[in-house]
Amino acid sequence: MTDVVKTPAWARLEKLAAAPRPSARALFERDPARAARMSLEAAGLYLDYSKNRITPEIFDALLALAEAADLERVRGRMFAGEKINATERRAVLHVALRDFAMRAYHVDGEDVSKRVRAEREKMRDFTRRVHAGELTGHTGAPLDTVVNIGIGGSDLGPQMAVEALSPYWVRGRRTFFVSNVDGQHLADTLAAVDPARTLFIVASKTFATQETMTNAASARAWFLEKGGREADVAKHFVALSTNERAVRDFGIDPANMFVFWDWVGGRYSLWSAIGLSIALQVGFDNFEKLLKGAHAMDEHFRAAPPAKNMPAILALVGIWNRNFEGAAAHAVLPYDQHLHRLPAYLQQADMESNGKRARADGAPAGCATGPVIFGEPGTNGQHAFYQLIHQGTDLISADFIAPALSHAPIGDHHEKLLANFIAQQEALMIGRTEAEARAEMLAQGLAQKDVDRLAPHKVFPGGRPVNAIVMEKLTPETLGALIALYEHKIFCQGAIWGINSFDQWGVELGKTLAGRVLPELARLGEEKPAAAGHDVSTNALIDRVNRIRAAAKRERS
Ligand SMILES: O=P(O)(O)OC[C@H]1O[C@](O)(CO)[C@@H](O)[C@@H]1O
Repeated sequence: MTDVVKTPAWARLEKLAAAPRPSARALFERDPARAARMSLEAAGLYLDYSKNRITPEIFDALLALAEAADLERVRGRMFAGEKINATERRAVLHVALRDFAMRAYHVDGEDVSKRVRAEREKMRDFTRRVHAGELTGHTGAPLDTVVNIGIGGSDLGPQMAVEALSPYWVRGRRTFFVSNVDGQHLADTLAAVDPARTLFIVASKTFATQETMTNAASARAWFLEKGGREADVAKHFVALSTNERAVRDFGIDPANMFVFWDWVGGRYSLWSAIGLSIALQVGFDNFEKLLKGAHAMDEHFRAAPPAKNMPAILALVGIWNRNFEGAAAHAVLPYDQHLHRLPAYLQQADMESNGKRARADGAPAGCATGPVIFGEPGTNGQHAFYQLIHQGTDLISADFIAPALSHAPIGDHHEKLLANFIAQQEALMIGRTEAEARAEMLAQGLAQKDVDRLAPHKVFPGGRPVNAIVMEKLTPETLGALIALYEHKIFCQGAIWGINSFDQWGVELGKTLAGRVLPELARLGEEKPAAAGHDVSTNALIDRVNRIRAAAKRERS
């Protein structure tokens, strides 16, 4: 496979990065057509990437890089169902879950699209029956509350989408998400729900994840404690998984199971049965609209050449900022309160996909790969960490995301929100020179000595790379398109860096060691011998919590 850092395109980009370059401000002054040239529309989204410090030569070199990495061919391999997740020997076909063009998708010679459609119909029917009151709890009460028990991709996607689509919630329905193995998360949730009206959705691709299995077992025990009988469990517990045997072993009847397949990555799974909590909370039609929005982005991504392809451009611009400008962190800044979980969702989507140091062929990655993703909704982030983005010593790139219309048009809130959305990007790009800072302070009537004192603090370097993503309104369709945009951006970056974006070996070691530590931890009141099998810091930590836990019981008794 191509080692991208050894290609002439990479060398050219390094040269362009080292050469003197106009400031972002100057790029705009010299080229009035810059914004029109460096923006595009697709699937209801508008992307403006002109506020990156990218010249036409750099953009051409980035396109050459995509060509050198054979991006279009790798894209074709994904859509064709080839096993591009080589370490796990799996195809990557989340696009098949939302293909409304009736295409066939083959995995090991089988057209999986029929199974996809059948499972979707099963979800539609289940959602209808719950909403119609045909499926009730064991007392005959409606199942108007959902507790989704899952973690990572079995939690973040559905939770983000349910929150994002709150204007579409079916009246009277509530959905809770329990992910953390911290018992507090489950306890707080159970305190807020009525067992007779609650449907527990146990969402786990593997059905082996410690957190989810622990939470599900405790939820089941709570349900039985609260008056449910064993025979009632079937009415209150459903499973979403690829692992039928484990579902049965757990005690959930496979008839109450919605399946998906190993070619759906956990962090790419909200389009599958994992989206059941979304369908129940917003209605199946809206869930399907979410899928259709993603499909519209897939169609664009599948067909458009890299120079006019929104996910590919976002990826290339990101590679420029990461590899040639040195931005180790990337902020996701949604100016929409409903998207408050988008940064958390993208942390998994991006960092679990592209936080890799070995290439797909096992050779070390010769360049920096996925950046740190973080973010908060605007304008909250402005009053928290924007200081560092504006004036800190590290370069940080950012995506600003906003709908032009609000679902809550109260007074002039949305105009104020949008003013901030636009002005922050402008400020990050143009910055403020010392001469400008001085002139402003003098115009405000400050004494010369104060101007001298404050001038260094009032300088903004500018040239902070930002993208703007604008949609008319946050709807199921535009949300679907937005998520698919990021999924494909992540794919393109992984393909160019030559890494496998679809495995996650980095989560293994901590899990294995936690399995070793667990039996060394004292139950309340239990005396344990001093820990000895680890480094001295780890031994000391085990001993410290063990001492506290042993003493806690003694005090109580
Ligand atoms: O759906 P599962 O199998 O419970 O896995 C949950 C999450 O755990 C991981 O495997 C590791 O964090 C994620 O990739 C996945 O989304």
